[in-house]
Amino acid sequence: MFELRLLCPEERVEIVSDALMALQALSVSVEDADADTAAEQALFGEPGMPVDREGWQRSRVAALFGTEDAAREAAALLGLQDFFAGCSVQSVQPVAEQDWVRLTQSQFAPVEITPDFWIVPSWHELSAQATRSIRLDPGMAFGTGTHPTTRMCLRWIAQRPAGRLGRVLDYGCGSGILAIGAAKFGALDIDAVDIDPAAVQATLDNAQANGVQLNAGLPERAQGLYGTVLANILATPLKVLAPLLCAHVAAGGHLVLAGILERQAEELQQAYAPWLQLGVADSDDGWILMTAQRAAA
Ligand SMILES: C[S@@+](CC[C@H](N)C(=O)[O-])C[C@H]1O[C@@H](n2cnc3c(N)ncnc32)[C@H](O)[C@@H]1O
Repeated sequence: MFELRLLCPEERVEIVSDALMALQALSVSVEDADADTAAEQALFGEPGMPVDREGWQRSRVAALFGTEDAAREAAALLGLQDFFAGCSVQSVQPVAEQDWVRLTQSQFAPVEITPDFWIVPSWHELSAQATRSIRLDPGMAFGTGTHPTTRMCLRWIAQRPAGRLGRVLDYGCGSGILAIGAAKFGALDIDAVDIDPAAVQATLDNAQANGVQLNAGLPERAQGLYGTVLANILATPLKVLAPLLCAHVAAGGHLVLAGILERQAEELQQAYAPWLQLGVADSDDGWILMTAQRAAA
């Protein structure tokens, strides 16, 4: 492939980009030509408010073409247009071929949870030491095992005495990784819920790929009492959800919360104090795992 590089003033970027697409460019990208120089002018806008300027004062516009002839022809045709005034052609350069699939896959390596429990993308072989594993590829929903909050929840699951998870609720299941992890450690009755329908679908697909049985649905699917309630969300929604999550914890059951920063431990403790006494059970890279056990009946 060949890249045609142009320099355009702010008011020409849109029309030149449209023209490049009409000239069969495979893609067009726009960058600030003054980025990281003294001439750089940042664009700011409050969320929800219109920005005062739509583009940079000078933009570098790069268009990909399948052949060098196509790139040079596009440059020549653009040069004849009135709207190209103030723009200039900088170069036509070959672009090194990349195996994009391989490049993307190389960024996702197997993740060790414990020495014998691993999260392994489908394009990797299982190592001999992985006596338990979850097969999971990156997708639309959060939860590939690379984030410390997910890893701490999985580590907690892996360290429970065999057969002690009981009925499991994964609240905010994302990819379903925690629910699948619970199934791999012997849980037989699992509900995984999320407000995002794409996460519910990802959980069902990932459960099937891992050969485990679970129920997945929107939050109202969570019903009754559970021996283990897992919720890896974030501190603010966890505080709002405190009465709801605590109401699902059976006598003798465990509540396991993640998505909490070290400095947020006390506010979480206070939010849950009317129902359960939370303590810090693990920490990883500034994040903490907080757990509580309801007294046995
Ligand atoms: C950080 S991800 C955790 C995913 C997975 N459980 C893990 O541990 O990797 C949080 C998930 O919670 C979901 N979520 C956020 N707020 C929620 C709420 N109020 N009720 C249910 N799910 C919620 C999000 O859609 C997201 O999929």
